[in-house]
Amino acid sequence: MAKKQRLTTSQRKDLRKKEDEYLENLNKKIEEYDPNTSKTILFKDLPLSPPTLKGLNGAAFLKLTDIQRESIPISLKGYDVLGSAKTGSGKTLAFLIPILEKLYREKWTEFDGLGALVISPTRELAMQIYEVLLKIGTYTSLSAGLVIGGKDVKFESERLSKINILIGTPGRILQHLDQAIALNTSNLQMLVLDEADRCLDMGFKKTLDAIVSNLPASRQTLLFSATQSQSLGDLARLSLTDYKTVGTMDPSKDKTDEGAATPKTLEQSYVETELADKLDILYSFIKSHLKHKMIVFLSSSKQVHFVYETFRKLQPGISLMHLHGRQKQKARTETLDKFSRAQQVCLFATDVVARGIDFPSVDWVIQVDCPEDADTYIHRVGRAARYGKKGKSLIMLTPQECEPFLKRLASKKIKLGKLTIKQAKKKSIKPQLQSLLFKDPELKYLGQKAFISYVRSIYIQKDKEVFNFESLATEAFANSLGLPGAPKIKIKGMKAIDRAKELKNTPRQLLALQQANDEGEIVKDKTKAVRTKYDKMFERKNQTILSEHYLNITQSQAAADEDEDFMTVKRQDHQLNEEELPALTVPTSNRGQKKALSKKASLSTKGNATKLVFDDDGEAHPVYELEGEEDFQKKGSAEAQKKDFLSKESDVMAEVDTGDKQVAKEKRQEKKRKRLELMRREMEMSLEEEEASSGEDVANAYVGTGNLSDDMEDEEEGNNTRKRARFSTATEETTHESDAGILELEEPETLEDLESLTSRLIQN
Ligand SMILES: Nc1ncnc2c1ncn2[C@@H]1O[C@H](COP(=O)(O)OP(=O)(O)OP(=O)(O)O)[C@@H](O)[C@H]1O
Repeated sequence: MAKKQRLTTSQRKDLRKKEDEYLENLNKKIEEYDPNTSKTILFKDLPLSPPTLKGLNGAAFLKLTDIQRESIPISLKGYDVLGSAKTGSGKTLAFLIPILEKLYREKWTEFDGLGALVISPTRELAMQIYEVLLKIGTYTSLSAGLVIGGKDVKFESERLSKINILIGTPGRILQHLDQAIALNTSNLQMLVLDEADRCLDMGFKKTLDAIVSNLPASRQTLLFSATQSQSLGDLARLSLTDYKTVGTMDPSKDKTDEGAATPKTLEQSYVETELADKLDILYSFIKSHLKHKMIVFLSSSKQVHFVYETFRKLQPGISLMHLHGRQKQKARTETLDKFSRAQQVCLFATDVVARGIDFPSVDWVIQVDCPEDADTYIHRVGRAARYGKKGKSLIMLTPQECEPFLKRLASKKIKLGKLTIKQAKKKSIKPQLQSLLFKDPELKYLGQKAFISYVRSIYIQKDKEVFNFESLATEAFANSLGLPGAPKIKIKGMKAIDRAKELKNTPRQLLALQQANDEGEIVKDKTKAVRTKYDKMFERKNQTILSEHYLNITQSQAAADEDEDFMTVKRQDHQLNEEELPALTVPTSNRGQKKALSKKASLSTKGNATKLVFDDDGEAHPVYELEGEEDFQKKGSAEAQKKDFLSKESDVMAEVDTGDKQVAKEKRQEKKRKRLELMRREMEMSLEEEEASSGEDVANAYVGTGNLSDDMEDEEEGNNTRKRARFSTATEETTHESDAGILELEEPETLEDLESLTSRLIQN
């Protein structure tokens, strides 16, 4: 690396003067620039700094798009901007270029801290903006950072102090603002909200308010989106006091087709179909478009998961991918990357990629589930036909959704062609799905989840004219997913209302009894009890999935219940005398209820219990019952009876004693036998060890004829010989010493043999 030449003071002064003059000149050009009269087509004709121009050139961005031509000069002049333009029209550069220019003109260095903040509603979009910034900002001396959920906050915050341009999702940015002292926003020059309407949507509003309250009021703010669904009042909250509107803000005011929020190069169509036929159509569509790149939108992660997993098993003949918000960030990023590079591929996705994501060359956007509104439709279809390229889209609408949703689109100047499906080409995959789900409980579980999430999504939709919960053909829909029937679902809101009603109408006493456990104790808060995976599984109702075991249990339980019924001797008199019953007063205090319902407490009020025994006829008697006087006298005098009783009892006792003695003797013998057995085994082991160490075994085992079978026989024979040598026949002497001094033993047959053997061994 060449050494930097040190400048003299006068040289430095000259340089600074030249820079100031250049900046003054640039500012003057910007002031004089009139976007209305200027016909600038190329970036190089705009009053931009050399590093930015070099960066744009390097990334092959030469010509301006419409939104860039309209908005960049205004932003350069320092106005707040409210910009809207069709999807894929180049809004990202429309806000990134002004950021670089603003910081350049402010002579921003890394020591000046955070100069610009870009907020994006999704991680994927934030990453994409960051990548574009890295491309065009290569020649600037500024630093950029990305903060999105799913990454380590500590890791991110350590790097924040040196960041000049920060891009992130609302939640994560706020988290850093709250936690990191390093993130100093007091100097912030620019705030950008990409997909501004989404950022202002419910859910993000509060976070955004909190972020904005941390920023200096003197900043410049740019808001961009392809759609503008929020009122200007919302935007004014973000201090767009002196702002300019650029782009196609209100398509309804535009009398030409140009005002439509979707690109001209996009060919849009719809198909009217029953909900239950959607997957069949989708499958047939994929099968007939194997050479295309397509995105299929579904309304929830669970549906995406289910369709991806089942279609993968059906193998339509094209590479399948899936992307949704419940996946780990790493998987999401990898899929994004792979899909961007692939040519022929089908991606099942949720709206997590509906906005802003710039996938190259998407041929088709298929919407299986109707989007929540026209704006979401616009963003979804905007993944195709980007930057002047051609693309196609197809939306499946149920007869219920069709008319009202097409009306919503028409109000945004979006017209769709109607497609009809040739019945001959339509292939039903229901039988395959049913068989897949039948064989694989995991898939069935996913199917149930998908079903539930779809039905819930319809229930919570705001636009009730489009989404009619009551008219849903749930049974047919469940069958279309391969499920044997529609799982019953709990709608949270509904349940809460029902519960409230129930609580209002149920007497407190009854509620207390309902809550009492077997011990009569009232369980205060059942929801706080720790529930295991299995508890949850067993609680799952109407779902035979993964619960075969559960069914077995419940069925056998039912059978057991029946058995019990069969075995129980039923009461004969079911008529209870009213007076027999205790007065039923239910205490109103918690303590009182608990006490009253406690078995222990109720027992304590009833005095001592009497123990009864039952005779052969089933009659109950006290344990000790006195005999009648007359019967007693009949059996002789008291003294004689006593003698007789004692002699009988002593006979019985003697008999029992003999038996006990016999048992004790057997136990002792058994113990002794075990002890001797143990000693015998130990002895054998020590002999084996001795033999092994003397090498005799080795010699026996490995002397062979060279013939394998012979050798084997010999070895077997040898082993037998060894065995025999050690345990010779019972007629021989029990033990004798061999010539080699090895103690040879005879296998003992009786306990006595063993005892004598052991004693001799010990002596030896
Ligand atoms: N001036 C340009 N010259 C060449 N290509 C451009 C230019 N501006 C943008 N593009 C390309 O056009 C595509 C769409 O740009 P961009 O993602 O910024 O669109 P967008 O308006 O933000 O879309 P969306 O509304 O979907 O977010 C990108 O691939 C981008 O590289």
